[in-house]
Amino acid sequence: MLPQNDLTFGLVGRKLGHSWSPQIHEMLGSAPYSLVELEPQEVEGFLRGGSWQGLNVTIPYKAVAAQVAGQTSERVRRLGVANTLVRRPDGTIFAENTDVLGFSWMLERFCRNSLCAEACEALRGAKALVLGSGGASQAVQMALRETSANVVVISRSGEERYETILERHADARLIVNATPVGMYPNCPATPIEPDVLQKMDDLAGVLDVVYNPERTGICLAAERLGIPSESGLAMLVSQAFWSSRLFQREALDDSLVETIEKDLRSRMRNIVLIGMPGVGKTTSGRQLARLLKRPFVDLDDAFELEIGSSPAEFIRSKGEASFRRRESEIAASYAERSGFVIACGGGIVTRPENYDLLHQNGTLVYLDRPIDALSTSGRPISQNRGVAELARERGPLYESWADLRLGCTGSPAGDAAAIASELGLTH
Ligand SMILES: Nc1ncnc2c1ncn2[C@@H]1O[C@H](COP(=O)(O)OP(=O)(O)O)[C@@H](O)[C@H]1O
Ligand SMILES: O=C(O)C1=C[C@@H](OP(=O)(O)O)[C@@H](O)[C@H](O)C1
Ligand SMILES: [Mg+2]
Repeated sequence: MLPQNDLTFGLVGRKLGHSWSPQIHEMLGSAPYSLVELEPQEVEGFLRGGSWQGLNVTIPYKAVAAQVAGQTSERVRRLGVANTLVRRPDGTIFAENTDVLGFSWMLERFCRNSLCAEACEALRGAKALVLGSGGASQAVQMALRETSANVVVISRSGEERYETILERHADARLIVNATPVGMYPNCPATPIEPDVLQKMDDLAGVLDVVYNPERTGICLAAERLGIPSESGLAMLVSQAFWSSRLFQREALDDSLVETIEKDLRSRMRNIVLIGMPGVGKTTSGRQLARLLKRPFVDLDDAFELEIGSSPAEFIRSKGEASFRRRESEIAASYAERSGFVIACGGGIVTRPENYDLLHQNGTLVYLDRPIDALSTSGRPISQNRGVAELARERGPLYESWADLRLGCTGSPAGDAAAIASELGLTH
């Protein structure tokens, strides 16, 4: 049964399980905001009928949305697709494409913060590669052309292909991923290999329209090369802001975009505890999760659940190398999720690839205390190699991976409170 009669605001699409739009629109004041999943044959009737006031429309229905509208913006006329429909007081439907406005907003802020110039100035005549040629790409292309950038669209086939990027476009200044590659749960993954980015000497920025995970694969690769990057959360919030303004027919405060973005980032980001074995990651992590009312996972417990033996038993019977491989698989499957407190095993830092897994969606917190206070019981690696040697080897890794280092306070409850306070998280 469709919520035809009592729908005020909502999002229409085919599969919407992943959507963050209800939370965002509710913060913007467009409530109640419902998710409406429709089959293709139901869409036109729903959009034309019903008593809705304002709708967002997502794939695969953005073209139908443009067609049902009696009046459209210039952007929608040019693109042929709309993501926002507003019912006017006289009953007619107006269509807008706020994806373009959302991307422009993100681009403008990125250029100001990372390229030290307005987008028009930073990108005029500069080569901007847009990866992908679907709906999101159309919106990105339009926004980029408004800055007078020289836009090149890269697809899987045709003249401009991924294989020929370096031959033809090693001089690119900006790359925007407008494909779904790297989107949760297939992450981290990147549409362009890091060594291709490395060979682009003029590359000054990388943007992604994908917003989950918080740092997509292409952004992680750019970050490693020291190239400024940003995934698509700001675009998501900004397009919702422009839609909500139309829904409510009034100016909303511009600062709402960054307030909501910040709130979502802090709620969705994982808090990941790293540090020496026995320092208290498991115990303090559990307390922290309770304090913040977040889900908790201890990767060693997850290992035991999945593999059927504890890390200690597994290391004793199969060896450390084999344990590390399975540990990375377990880390990958939890670290891509959002909003968790995650306690790692002490040796997580011994594999460099684990960094991207944990960092893509997480703030890494290094718990530290004097090594003579560390428990070694049930920890075969600490017992065999000695805590001092482990600390020499791993200390610099914990340091370099950490976003925050915290000296233990003397109790797990104290550590949990200190982490929450350092990260500015209220409870
Ligand atoms: N802040 C702390 N101060 C003192 N002891 C602690 C603290 N945090 C944890 N412990 C104790 O240290 C031991 C190891 O803690 P655990 O959480 O298993 O460490 P890890 O997961 O880092 O290996 C446990 O007995 C725990 O109760
Ligand atoms: O330091 C290590 O190499 C290990 C630490 C353990 O976790 P804790 O740090 O929670 O003890 C566990 O993953 C395994 O025994 C290996
Ligand atoms: Mg532990």
